[in-house]
Amino acid sequence: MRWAAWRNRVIASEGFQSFAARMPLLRPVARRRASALFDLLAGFTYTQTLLAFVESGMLELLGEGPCALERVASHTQLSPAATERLVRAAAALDLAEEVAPGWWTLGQQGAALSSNAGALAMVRHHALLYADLTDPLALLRQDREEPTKLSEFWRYAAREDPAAQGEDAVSPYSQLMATSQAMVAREVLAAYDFDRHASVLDIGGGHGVFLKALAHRFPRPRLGLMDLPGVIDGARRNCADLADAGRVEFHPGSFSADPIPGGYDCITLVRILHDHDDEPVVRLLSAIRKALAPGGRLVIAEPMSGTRGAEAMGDAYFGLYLWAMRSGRPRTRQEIGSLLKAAGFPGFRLVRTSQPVVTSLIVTSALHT
Ligand SMILES: C[S@@+](CC[C@H](N)C(=O)[O-])C[C@H]1O[C@@H](n2cnc3c(N)ncnc32)[C@H](O)[C@@H]1O
Repeated sequence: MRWAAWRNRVIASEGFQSFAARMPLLRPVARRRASALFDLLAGFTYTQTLLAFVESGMLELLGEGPCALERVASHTQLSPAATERLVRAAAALDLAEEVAPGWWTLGQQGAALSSNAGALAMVRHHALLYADLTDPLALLRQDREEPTKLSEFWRYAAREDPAAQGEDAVSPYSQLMATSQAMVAREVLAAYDFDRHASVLDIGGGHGVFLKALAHRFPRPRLGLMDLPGVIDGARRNCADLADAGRVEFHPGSFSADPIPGGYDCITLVRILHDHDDEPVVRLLSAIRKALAPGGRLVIAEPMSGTRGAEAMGDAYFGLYLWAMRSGRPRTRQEIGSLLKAAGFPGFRLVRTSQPVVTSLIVTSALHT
């Protein structure tokens, strides 16, 4: 503690800052730190540049190939001056690139984004989070008591009976989840072999995008999907091929009020736990432990707090996002482990994924991991 206080006093002193800027050995570190601090204070303009780049149609147009500024302006319906301001801002963020004077195409980040439907859907969806965060301190002072744009969007976080929500109410979030599921499924299915199981139940499985990807990669297990009744209607349509092949069973219901279907030797929770507070999570995990076939496995996939290299994504992004949503919190793997223990699971192991910023993976068993 004393070391941190001393270090911070030194870093904050003007004398040390100008000394570090002049010293050849310290100069690169000083520059990196100054630039990181500037990124921190300017970050919201980067996010808004990204939103305008996507919403104006600039990303789509430049994805077709190099384009003269006048054509970009007529496509985006912005004045030439506004177009140039936006495309230059986008270029500074590697979203766009000037390939010849007055000719623009996508930058490397822009190219990566253009093929990522999930990330694009999240960019648009973030307008709700941005509105909730207009006055962040006011949002924190509300202690999650007042409705927010995000709690209205995630109907099960709106503190009404989640099972009473019709398809219209749950469809916007179910579609967002379906669009952003591909990158999560890729990580989970590459990290864990589901063919070792005879049956897999995906709880809170949305429209079944994860289960469809699982079925495609692993031919063995019989599948089940539990979600709220309004969501299951969409899942039935999306998974009609699996249902026709007799490979999936649907279980409409609320995991907080209805029994967890039995007879499965693997249960998955993909992007579920972080949406809920500790008490309901322990209740859900206890019910899962009882419903699992003896020796069955529970696989938990979600981004976790304290993940090296993805610290800001965990506690800054998900921390504030879930606060604005009025339910849940990001957890470290140890915190999830404690909740598993409270629910009667003996231990857990972490399974490596190649992109922990997208998801980490925890596997546990009612008997042994
Ligand atoms: C964040 S989404 C994740 C969906 C999916 N697993 C994915 O990763 O794409 C959370 C899901 O949990 C479902 N859910 C929330 N509360 C529920 C409850 N009480 N019973 C059953 N499902 C619930 C929602 O309807 C939604 O489909």
